[in-house]
Amino acid sequence: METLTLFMTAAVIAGGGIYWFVCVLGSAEQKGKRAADLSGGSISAEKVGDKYKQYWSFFLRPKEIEKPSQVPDFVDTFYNLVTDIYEWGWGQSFHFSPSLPGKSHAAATRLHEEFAVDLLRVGPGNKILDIGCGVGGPMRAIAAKSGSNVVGITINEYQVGRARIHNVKAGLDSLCEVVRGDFLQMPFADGSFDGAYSIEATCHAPKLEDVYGEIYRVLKPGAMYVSYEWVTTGVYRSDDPEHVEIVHGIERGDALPGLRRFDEVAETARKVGFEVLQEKDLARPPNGPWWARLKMGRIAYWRNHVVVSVLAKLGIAPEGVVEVHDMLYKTAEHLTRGGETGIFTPMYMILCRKPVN
Ligand SMILES: C=C(CC[C@@H](C)[C@H]1CC[C@H]2C3=CC[C@H]4[C@H](C)[C@@H](O)CC[C@]4(C)[C@H]3CC[C@]12C)C(C)C
Ligand SMILES: C[S@@+](CC[C@H](N)C(=O)[O-])C[C@H]1O[C@@H](n2cnc3c(N)ncnc32)[C@H](O)[C@@H]1O
Repeated sequence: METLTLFMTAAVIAGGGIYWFVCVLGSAEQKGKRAADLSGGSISAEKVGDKYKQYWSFFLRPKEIEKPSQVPDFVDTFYNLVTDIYEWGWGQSFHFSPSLPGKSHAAATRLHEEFAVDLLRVGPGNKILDIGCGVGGPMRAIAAKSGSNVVGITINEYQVGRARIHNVKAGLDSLCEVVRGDFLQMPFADGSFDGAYSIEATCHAPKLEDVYGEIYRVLKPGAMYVSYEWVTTGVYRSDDPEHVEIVHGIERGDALPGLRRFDEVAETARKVGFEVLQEKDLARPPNGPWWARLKMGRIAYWRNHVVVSVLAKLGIAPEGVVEVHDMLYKTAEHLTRGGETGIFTPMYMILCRKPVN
């Protein structure tokens, strides 16, 4: 009897421990995506490993990509592979923000998003465009803050579904709409938006000019556009092997066809016809380091690696998810080094206006 009681107690404790590790701890951000629900987005479970291999061979040497026209398809594959892990381990906003003393990550993220919409000077009744909207974290914050109608576009069908679910849950589906499409050829009429923003998304375009040209086309004259761009800073040296290694690491782990220099951003905006009102690296002091959150997550990453490996072994998560998770772990290292060396910023802000005439 005593042995049975001991056995039962041990079983309950072990079961509770596993539940806590996977479902409570495993859901790092408590945002509705549990470790046990990790998937390969729109890719069927048995194809996740192969798709990851294809992705990896395509972006291994991004500067040498021969067919820029294939980039959106591979970016789509990338987001099938990473969207659930991002939501599980980061939250619904797929971007960085400066750390702010005394503020949580969630509060700092929200302020970074609201800062963007404040610059657009829009309000209720206006229609604004979110270029590369992810699962809509920024869209919901921006709709709630400004009262504007927000239309988001993403290349990834799986994200469209996730964003719509979150919009309904947040009670914001009357203000927020999501469409699947390519931001290089948007399914919107000329002059149809009162404002536009992109948060850490246009870095996926092989040529910035192509996406900025499209944004210019769909804006009304006088409308504003704000973007947070991933770029190398003036500190980056292409003849420094360490700098080059960091940048390659960022490009491969984040589906980038080639990072641009900070000074190309305003130049390109002007080239397509915008007036440039402001440009600023929001990563610079007094703003706190955006990479602090990545560094603080190291223990959580190890725990996540264990959770993902166990779930894959049990056949609950697709096999390839372990490789995808490892890739993200490596890119987190490269991003952190990019921040610490000062050669890279994910928040080079540009504010533009489409001239009235
Ligand atoms: C703008 C882009 C994405 C930016 C960030 C949202 C993501 C960049 C790197 C991602 C992550 C790295 C490590 C992962 C960790 C190993 C895992 O356990 C939990 C999720 C991570 C923290 C993940 C979360 C999202 C990022 C920070 C790009 C693609 C243009
Ligand atoms: C890093 S996520 C940022 C998402 C969102 N802005 C946020 O901050 O949460 C980049 C987004 O750009 C989208 N994207 C990349 N290339 C695209 C393309 N060619 N057309 C449309 N969306 C694209 C991805 O699908 C993804 O939603």
